[in-house]
Amino acid sequence: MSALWSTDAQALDTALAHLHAELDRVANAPSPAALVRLEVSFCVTHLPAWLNAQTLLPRLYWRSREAGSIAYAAVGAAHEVASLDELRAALAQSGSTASDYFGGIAFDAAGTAWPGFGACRFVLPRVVVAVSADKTTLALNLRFDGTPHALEIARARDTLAQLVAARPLPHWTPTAFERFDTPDRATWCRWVEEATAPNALAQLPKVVLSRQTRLACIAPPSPWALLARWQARAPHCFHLGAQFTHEDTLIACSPERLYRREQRSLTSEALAGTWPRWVRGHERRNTQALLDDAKNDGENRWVQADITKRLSPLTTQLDVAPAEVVTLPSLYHLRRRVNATLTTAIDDAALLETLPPTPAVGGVPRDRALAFIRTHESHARGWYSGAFGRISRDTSELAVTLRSALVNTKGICLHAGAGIVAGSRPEAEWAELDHKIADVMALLGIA
Ligand SMILES: C=C(O[C@H]1C=CC=C(C(=O)O)[C@@H]1O)C(=O)O
Repeated sequence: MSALWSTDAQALDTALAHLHAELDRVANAPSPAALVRLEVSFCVTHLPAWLNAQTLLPRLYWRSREAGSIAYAAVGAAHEVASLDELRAALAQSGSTASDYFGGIAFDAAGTAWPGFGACRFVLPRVVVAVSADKTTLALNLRFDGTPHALEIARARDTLAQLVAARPLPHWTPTAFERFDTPDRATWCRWVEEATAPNALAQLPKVVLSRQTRLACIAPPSPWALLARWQARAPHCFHLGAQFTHEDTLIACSPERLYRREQRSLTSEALAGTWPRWVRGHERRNTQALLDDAKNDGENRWVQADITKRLSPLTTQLDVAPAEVVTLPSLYHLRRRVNATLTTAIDDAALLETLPPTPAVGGVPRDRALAFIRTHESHARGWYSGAFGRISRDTSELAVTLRSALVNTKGICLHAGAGIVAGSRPEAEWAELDHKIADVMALLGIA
């Protein structure tokens, strides 16, 4: 192993020595705060490689899409919640201690859950490594909520004992995959015809239908190695990963923000409307064509109108910016940004109860769209098209969980959806699903 990686081992030894000394101090304190966060300076050569080397569960990864954002990798749990009410209570208890919960929610709480993920799961990690442009830290969280102090400290020491230094990611080897689409093309085309019949559109003007593409193989790649390669191709996307069991790991490089909250200031967006990026070098012509396209503009406006309607009662001010085009490696999207100021009573749990699923992934009206999706789609969407991110008392940010891969020992499941509105053509929408998985398929060596 190179000298670079041996620095990681030294940094871990130093960090552990500091943290054990800090734990001695906490153990001897007369009455520690309900939540204690110990932080030391750290060094990692490569964050996904550090996560890949760990054996503790859960393993979580999060990086916002803004340039200069902090990348977080986390292992173990000091606390977990399985509902938005529990999340609200946990954040209220955290007081002034900076505590970041990482996790997500499913697309449809009433739908079939992915094993281990559930409908809602947020974790206050036991250990969080945070990498920013100017520093790397390792933080240890302790939560003394009804737990005997000595037990919580012993659990923290146990986690520290299981941390290992980063090692290079496994060598990337080409793998042969067998592909299975659910629904198949013929069924998809029937669904789109059904959804675009005039009397169907009168009841349900937009529904986002999705497909699961299962790529079966003998030896799937490490999800963290795949995420590392994927994020290099999608630098302007949210990068996320979650592993709760030894079986399944979700990774995603999503272009879509559900919301970002800084105190009372909120930014959200309508991201909908898609154009393939076939021919490079004609960017201006292509982006203008997308801006001028009535069908795509309509798809986007349904989302913007729904976000505006749902946020209005929660906000004191709300603005919508003009449509713009987001350019990704394989496609373009239409986006309208929404800026708002929240009323004081609104917290993250309230936002998560209200905003998702937006019509970028569900439809309009929401209830009819969910009913259509439940009766047609046989695959479990699980956390695909749900939301994932970081939540704290002062600042929070969640992405819509799109462009995702669920990796397990039998292969990889990719999910992609397309908004079906008046003017949608079955074959074109099927092709759009392929464009939405094109980046990860290319990484996997599948044309
Ligand atoms: C549902 C997905 O994309 C959404 C986000 C952007 C554009 C979309 C569209 O044009 O249909 C979708 O609303 C997906 O990628 O699986």
